[in-house]
Amino acid sequence: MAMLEAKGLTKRYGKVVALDRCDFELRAGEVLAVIGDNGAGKSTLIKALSGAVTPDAGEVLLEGRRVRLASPTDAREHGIETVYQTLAMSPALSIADNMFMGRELLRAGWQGKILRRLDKPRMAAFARDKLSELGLMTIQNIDQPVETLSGGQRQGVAVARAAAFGSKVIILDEPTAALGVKESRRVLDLIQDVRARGIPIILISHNMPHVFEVADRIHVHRLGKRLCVIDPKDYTMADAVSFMTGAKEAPVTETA
Ligand SMILES: Nc1ncnc2c1ncn2[C@@H]1O[C@H](COP(=O)(O)OP(=O)(O)OP(=O)(O)O)[C@@H](O)[C@H]1O
Repeated sequence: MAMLEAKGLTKRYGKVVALDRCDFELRAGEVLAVIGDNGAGKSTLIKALSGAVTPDAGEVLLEGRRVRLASPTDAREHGIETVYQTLAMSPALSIADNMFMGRELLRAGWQGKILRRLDKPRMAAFARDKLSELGLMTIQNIDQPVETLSGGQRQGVAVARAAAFGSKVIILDEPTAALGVKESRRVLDLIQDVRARGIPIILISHNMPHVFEVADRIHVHRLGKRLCVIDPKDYTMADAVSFMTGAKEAPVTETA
């Protein structure tokens, strides 16, 4: 079953056609990698699926129903969470505060009042639960500022935040790009943990070993559209790169 689907997405920037009648399909429970050369249109596709860009044409379907994602808030309300490379965190705020940024829990009885009071204990407990569910409780202190965490731990908090609120789909944009070997390992394990919890993931990455390790299927993007979808078990990394760059003819797949 398709969890998130797009048909005929087109987005132009002046004369540049960033998306050219692009199709897309994320199935329930899978990790789908999106690969493509620089400028192929991957970011634009992801922005269209996360409400950050409004396509000129085409449609997006969530669980078979057409949805209008007019803003990132719209996408989040539909259960689509995106973790951008920049992570969008406030370094000086605590882990718990960062997990709740924009959706803070208020103390009972204070909802809608002018004087709002944050329910800090409940937020801290929730953050601790979510991090430990994902095996991230090596982070001892939920009140420590995010700026004291390593790059991998920050990525972990961002993914945990997405998993905690993204009930349907998580989009990860180059989650290992800035990380060392050990830190990347933890993020790849985390991706597998999130999948095991039944949440499908879209992974945009230039790192072929990482893609081949965790992806169930690979969407190859070229010149603004989906060129093919391959099973990493059937192809080598060199094959994937050749399809992406046009050096080798891509296989015809039933979904392409
Ligand atoms: N806001 C914008 N204004 C003008 N052109 C844009 C804009 N965003 C993207 N483009 C153009 O659209 C095309 C696709 O860009 P996009 O960023 O989606 O590619 P990408 O596959 O994500 O590339 P990369 O791997 O380098 O991040 C490029 O030619 C790019 O220059």
